[in-house]
Amino acid sequence: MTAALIDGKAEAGLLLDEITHAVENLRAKGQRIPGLAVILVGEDPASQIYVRKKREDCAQVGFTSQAHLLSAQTTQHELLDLIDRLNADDTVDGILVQLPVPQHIDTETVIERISPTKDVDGFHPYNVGRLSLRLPTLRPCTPYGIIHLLDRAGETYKGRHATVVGASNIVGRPMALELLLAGATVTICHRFTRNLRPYVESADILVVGVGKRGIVNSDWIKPGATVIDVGMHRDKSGRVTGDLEFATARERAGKITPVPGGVGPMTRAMLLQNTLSAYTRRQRSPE
Ligand SMILES: NC(=O)C1=CN([C@@H]2O[C@H](COP(=O)(O)OP(=O)(O)OC[C@H]3O[C@@H](n4cnc5c(N)ncnc54)[C@H](OP(=O)(O)O)[C@@H]3O)[C@@H](O)[C@H]2O)C=CC1
Ligand SMILES: Nc1nc(=O)c2c([nH]1)NC[C@@H]1CN(c3ccc(C(=O)N[C@@H](CCC(=O)O)C(=O)O)cc3)C=[N+]21
Repeated sequence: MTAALIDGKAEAGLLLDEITHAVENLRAKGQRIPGLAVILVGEDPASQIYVRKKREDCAQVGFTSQAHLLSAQTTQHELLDLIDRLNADDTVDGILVQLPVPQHIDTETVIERISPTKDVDGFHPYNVGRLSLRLPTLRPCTPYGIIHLLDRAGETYKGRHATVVGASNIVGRPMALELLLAGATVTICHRFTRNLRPYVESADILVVGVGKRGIVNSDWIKPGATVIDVGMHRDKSGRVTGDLEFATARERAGKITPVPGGVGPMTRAMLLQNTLSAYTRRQRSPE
């Protein structure tokens, strides 16, 4: 069997078109335009590329955007001050601090400083708590995007076994929660899991987000399973690949996301979707 491709780039494009329309409607009605602020601390080249792409996405749909490119020596105090200013800025609906931040800055303190109403990453404890209670909230972009892709691919969850490999705050843990809320029976594998194989073999839906190539052997994939590869690796020539060996995984899976062109573009689209949701909620009930 050769798996059908889940085309994240195309799905993201559709979502961006919808958001563009929504912005055109706001403009026609003379209303304020949604705005995103992105903060990058330090000069990591990969992070610089992402921040640029996020601003290009904003321009494409017609959002306003601001980029705050801070030196690696920025103190935590200075960063928190900037977040306070953006929290109070009525033209800003979403605030994203690109991770990772330098060692001398505490990630959790930074995330908690962002107003939960502007937390378009969905990382604030308030929003994580709301998600776990199944309350409407800003949801972490990568898992939210994956659920969107799965839904669009006709996936069902009830009575199905989903295995998530990786348990980070950004990817694995919220992914497992989303799948649980959707009705799947969920297994989470992580650093201390002794033998991944049986959990992978029994997965109807497999999500791999570890950041290590070859952690999951494609031969373990259940024939016909739906496979989502979140991992991202860039080699010296600039070629981007996932955690899985794509060609062999595709031979066994029923549906599969490619890298590039799978989860990544969808993550960025969900950031815009969250910014629009944050805007809509703030228009209804400004703080
Ligand atoms: N396309 C996209 O939109 C995105 C892609 N990514 C990519 O996804 C990958 C993961 O990112 P992220 O979650 O931020 O990375 P982290 O390093 O934060 O998390 C990796 C997770 O994998 C777990 N892990 C480590 N070793 C093993 C192992 N041997 N077996 C099973 N689990 C293991 C870690 O466990 P522990 O918690 O114990 O350390 C951790 O939970 C990266 O390649 C990243 O580039 C990330 C975000 C978005
Ligand atoms: N606060 C915060 N929020 C994040 O959401 C966040 C973050 N920090 N830090 C880094 C990770 C990583 N991440 C990606 C987003 C898009 C692609 C993406 O668009 N990938 C494309 C392009 C790949 C390429 O660069 O050629 C693809 O897979 O097709 C990848 C990775 C978001 N992250």
